Amino acid sequence: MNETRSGAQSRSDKDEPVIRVVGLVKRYGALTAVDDVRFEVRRGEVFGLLGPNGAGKTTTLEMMEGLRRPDAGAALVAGFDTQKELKKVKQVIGVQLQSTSLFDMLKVGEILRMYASFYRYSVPIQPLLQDMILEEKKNDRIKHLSGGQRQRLAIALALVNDPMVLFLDEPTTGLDPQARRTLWDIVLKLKARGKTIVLSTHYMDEAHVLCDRICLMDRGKVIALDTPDKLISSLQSDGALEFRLPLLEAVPSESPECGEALRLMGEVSGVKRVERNNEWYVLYTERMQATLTDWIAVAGANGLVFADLRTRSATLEDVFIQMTGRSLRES
Ligand SMILES: Nc1ncnc2c1ncn2[C@@H]1O[C@H](COP(=O)(O)OP(=O)(O)OP(=O)(O)O)[C@@H](O)[C@H]1O
Repeated sequence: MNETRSGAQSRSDKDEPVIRVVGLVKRYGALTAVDDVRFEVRRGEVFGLLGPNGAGKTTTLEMMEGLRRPDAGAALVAGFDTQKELKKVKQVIGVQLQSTSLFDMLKVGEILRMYASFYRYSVPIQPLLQDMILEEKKNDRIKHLSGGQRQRLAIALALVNDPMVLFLDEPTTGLDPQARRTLWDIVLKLKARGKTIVLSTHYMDEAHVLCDRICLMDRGKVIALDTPDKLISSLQSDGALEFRLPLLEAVPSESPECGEALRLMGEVSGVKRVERNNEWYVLYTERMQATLTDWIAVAGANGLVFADLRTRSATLEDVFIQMTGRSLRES
């Protein structure tokens, strides 16, 4: 891929944020899909919007791309207002939409050349095909591509004008694990070459691997914004001890029996918080060894028979659960 030439087009200084999102609001009837969202994206970072389905990620992205009109607020990309200066914004951004409908009968090379013809400046096609691992598919019709290849083609199309900022809306949804990892490598490669990337995802592992900073969204609002590590360390517990209690599996959390078990768990050494997630109990701790030994003793002394005991590090999913009481998946 060539050196970016979009820097010269920017109205912003080098240290200025590349994107400013200032109080964006979008309403659909009674629903406020995006509710006073504000953040800044720095030059060269991968910035993630992470949240469950319906959190407002796509609507926020589309307002940043100038594709959707906000009811209030503004988005500025490279200093250009996406509502008032859309032509200039289009010159500095590349957009991969959640579902790109491509012309099935065209060949990969043909569609890339067609997109390139829309711009005054475009990057050479051959290196772009190589970067997206599509070189061998150059003469294949789009209808014969796999899901991962289609996504990579959609990204290639978004890169054809060598944009300063690349927007990726849920780039790996529906892909198999191998195809997801290939796409992650591509995103990291683009970042290493200095692209600013804004992506949305509902996969916390993806956000953790790819993003320098994550804007956690829920029900249209920003609920946290920081680096993945700082978001996790805000939990004040770096580990989680999980197990099932088969004898209490059918017993609701509100019952006295279950309430007593939850109280005992809360008093286990080092435990900061206790969650019940269907049949799983989760003890969040910052002192795993002490918690593990004490829990085994407490369970033994109180006749709590546990199964499938396991330990793990805290994740962004835990951050989301702490802030909303729901998991990213079930929201
Ligand atoms: N054109 C529309 N008309 C009415 N409601 C809409 C429209 N577009 C989005 N919504 C609603 O706005 C909310 C936010 O949707 P949005 O697509 O931005 O969420 P998301 O976080 O991107 O989720 P997903 O991953 O499912 O796309 C949802 O409740 C959605 O149903």
